[in-house]
Amino acid sequence: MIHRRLLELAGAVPGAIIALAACGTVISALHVGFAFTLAVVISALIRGEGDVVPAFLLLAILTVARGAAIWGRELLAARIGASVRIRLRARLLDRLAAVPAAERDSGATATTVIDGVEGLDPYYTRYLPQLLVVLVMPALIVALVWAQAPAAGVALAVTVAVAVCAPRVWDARLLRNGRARWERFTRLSSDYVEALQQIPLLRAFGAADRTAVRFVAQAHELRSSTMRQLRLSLVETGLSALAMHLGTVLAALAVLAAVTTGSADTTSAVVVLMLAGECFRPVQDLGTNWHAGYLGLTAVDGLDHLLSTPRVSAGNHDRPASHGTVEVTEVSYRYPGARTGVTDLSLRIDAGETVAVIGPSGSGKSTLARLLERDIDPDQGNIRVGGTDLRDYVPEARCRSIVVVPQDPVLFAWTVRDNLRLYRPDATGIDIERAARAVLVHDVVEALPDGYDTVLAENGEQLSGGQRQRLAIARALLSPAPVLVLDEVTSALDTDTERGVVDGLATHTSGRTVAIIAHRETACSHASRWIALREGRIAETGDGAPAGHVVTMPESL
Ligand SMILES: Nc1ncnc2c1ncn2[C@@H]1O[C@H](COP(=O)(O)OP(=O)(O)OP(=O)(O)O)[C@@H](O)[C@H]1O
Repeated sequence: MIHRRLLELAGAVPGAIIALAACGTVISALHVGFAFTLAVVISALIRGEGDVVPAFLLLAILTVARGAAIWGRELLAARIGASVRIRLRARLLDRLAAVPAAERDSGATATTVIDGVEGLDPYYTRYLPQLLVVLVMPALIVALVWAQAPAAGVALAVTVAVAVCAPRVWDARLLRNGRARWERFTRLSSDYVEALQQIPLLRAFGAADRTAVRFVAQAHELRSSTMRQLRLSLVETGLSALAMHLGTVLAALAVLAAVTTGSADTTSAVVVLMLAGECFRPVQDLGTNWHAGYLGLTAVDGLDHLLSTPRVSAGNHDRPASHGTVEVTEVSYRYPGARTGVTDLSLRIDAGETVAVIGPSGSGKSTLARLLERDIDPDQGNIRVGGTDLRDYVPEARCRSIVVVPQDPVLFAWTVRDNLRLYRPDATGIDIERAARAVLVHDVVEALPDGYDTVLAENGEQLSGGQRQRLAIARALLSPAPVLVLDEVTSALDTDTERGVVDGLATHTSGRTVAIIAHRETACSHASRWIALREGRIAETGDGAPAGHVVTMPESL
């Protein structure tokens, strides 16, 4: 089956597929040459005439040549397969960067990027080249057989056509079922990754058994749909095999009849018997390669979905902002398929200002942070940092202009030092320690087995939520960006530690623009102005730090 979308996805591989098909044709031709020579040798031995030594020599040469051709094809297939996978994965990862963080499903994505792409390899490097071999070789062999015994040629031609075409009747159904199976497989992988990450939580709430039962049901469904596929596939393979055996038998009967009537000799009979088997070899290989490449076909939806994510447009402004003015002008954003987001937001934060952004849960504060980070782009309006539209920056310059610390920051399984250096790789030990001290995390790091050289577990799992938050703030402090956006970054701290961190921040961010998104009065104590959001709009603004009742009970605004 030729899948147009899959051909498009692979990009520039037609040349490679033709090269592999040429190798396959040479191998098949060597098989035919071998069979033909062997038939001549057998016939000579039966008749007891002629010198068979040169023919044996030829058989040896053909065997070596066939081995070399198979080796060459395998080498080429491995190279082409690797290059297709690398190219496709690069495209997928490029698009993955455009998927907003909240919409990334790590389990499903990993399955598509790893298993899906892996499954495509045999489709491109085995199935498609073999399809071309099937178009050429059986027809040539039928012609050779026809020359020896026309009736045998007809029998082979008809049965080859049946063996190739009959399974195509089931292709559409096989593909449809395959896609459903792939969806189940992706769902299971995704749920499995999620459950694996949350095992302690599931256990703590006694949900481990319930989850296991759900997995068993999902696995059972996957098994059933796989078995349905296999059954269908077996019928298809069985029919094809039946046609092939029938073809060989009919060709043999036809040539024997010809020998009996005197219209063919013994040599022709042996040649036809040997070639009949070779005629079906490419068709048989096609069937095997179809099953190997079939997984790729079923993964096409997942691949397509990721690849159809619009690419993040980037401008060519490669100089970071020289000042920290932030201008949000008539910005609206709606989450896909939802009616929520932010509406008609306009605000200006002057360079060096510290502004508190407050509002009840769901009022749009984090959405504003995500817009400032360019995790999402406004549907309308624009955001300028340092006088330049965020969309005009090249990514590196944008990251050196504005840094957003999210509510749940990511730490990498690197050393603490390398994590802190993320935005400023040339930060010295003194710079790092100063930033860590500013947000009261230096002592925490010193208490780790290797201090700043301690390698963190995945996402810093050996640290508390508050310690992770403070490391993320220290990392942002080290960045050269003139604008910092802190989205509830002290939410996991006790009030005293929060006060210390906020004071440290105020000292170490002087001259920089800071937007503090918070639910607590302490976090906003150094703000020179506040902006309250409600239902995605600016509801009220005020000078100085927001009073406690405004921060904690903004619904009453
Ligand atoms: N990925 C998403 N898809 C659809 N809707 C979303 C998504 N993220 C947020 N929303 C919705 O957008 C609105 C604004 O959410 P946002 O996270 O910005 O609020 P918030 O003020 O930061 O809330 P909180 O203080 O609880 O963090 C909410 O109604 C929320 O349900």
